[in-house]
Amino acid sequence: MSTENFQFTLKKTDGGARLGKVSMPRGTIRTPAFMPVGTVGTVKAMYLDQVKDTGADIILGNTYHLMLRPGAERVARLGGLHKLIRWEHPILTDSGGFQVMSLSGLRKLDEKGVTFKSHIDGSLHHMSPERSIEIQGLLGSDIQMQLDECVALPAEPKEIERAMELSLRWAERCRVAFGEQPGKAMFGIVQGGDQPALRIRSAEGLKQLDLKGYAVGGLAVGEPQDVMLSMLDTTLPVLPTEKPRYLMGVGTPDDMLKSVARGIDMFDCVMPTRSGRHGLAFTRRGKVNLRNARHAEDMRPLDEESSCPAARDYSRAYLHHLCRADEALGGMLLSWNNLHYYQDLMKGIRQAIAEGRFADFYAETQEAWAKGDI
Ligand SMILES: Cc1ccc(CCc2c3nc[nH]c3cc3c(=O)[nH]c(N)nc23)cc1
Repeated sequence: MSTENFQFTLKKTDGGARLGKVSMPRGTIRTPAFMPVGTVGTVKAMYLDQVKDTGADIILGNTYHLMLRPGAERVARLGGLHKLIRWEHPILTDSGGFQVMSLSGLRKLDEKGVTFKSHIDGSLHHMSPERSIEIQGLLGSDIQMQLDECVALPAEPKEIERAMELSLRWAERCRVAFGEQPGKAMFGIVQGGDQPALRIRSAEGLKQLDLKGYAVGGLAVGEPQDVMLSMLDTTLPVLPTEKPRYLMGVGTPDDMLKSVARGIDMFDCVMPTRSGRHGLAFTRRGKVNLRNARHAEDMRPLDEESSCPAARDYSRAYLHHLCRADEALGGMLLSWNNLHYYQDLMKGIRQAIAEGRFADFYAETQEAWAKGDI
């Protein structure tokens, strides 16, 4: 059943863990949710029907890449991203600033926005907070992120403060540019690095804008896990409980379990797809590096109990061979396995919260990983 609005429903809590759903016109997102990263209009090495079948309710689109190629106005002329890529469910797009800082050459950042050269053809581009929201609108994005400045850690507190305050001012400009778009949402992004006081100021500042959701940014940028978790302990109590929280760029299965326990509802990470293309499989019993020679004659599947054909029907020996031969099918099968495992983990988390046994699920899952893959 679709709704004409954007509505988050908190269904149950179990300690700090939250079970919920985000209802939007294009569909419902069951939370805690993992959102596969679809960088340039595709989740790499996957068909989107397959991505849906793994259990994904929403995918991510990348403003930075799509504005450079095929171009935001062109995507709009072609009917929008959903129609172009044939994904009629929700899409969340990042604002592009993070990708500019990590991918493009010659970049300048000032009050007006970011100026950068395309990593594709060297052409010059300027993106203001207003233009970022305009681009996300042209793409047809359902959940749009504010333009922000994410500083890599470690960083000087003064630098973190400058970027956090700039991001707050940009959040307000994005909120004005976004206006009122029923059925769509704009999320603010909490910054503040590894500085608790700055995190609190950022979250408090965003709350004044009455946003439909809040992302925790500025993390998963090289800091140790305990620093990331400690920033969640500082930030999450400040954010409204009736709005979804999205931890950007996170993470490993262990990161997600520990972040769900603190009250995160939505995740994204390139880990399952990128590591799948490099021969790494995520399973219920931990990670398996299929490039390792020990798999060369092992005719067992990755997980005989999985409902994912890539995990259940293909031998490790064959996967090993494909990875060693750098065959496309190797990356395709491991991306499929990994995304399916990530969605199975989120499904297990949601069921455990629903039954009030998240702590047991957390312990059992970590124990299975620790036992390792026999
Ligand atoms: C398609 C797509 C790819 C990637 C992302 C998230 C990218 C990402 C981060 N990834 C790791 N840490 C991150 C921090 C931030 C951040 O502070 N701000 C923004 N806007 N994005 C981040 C969103 C969409």
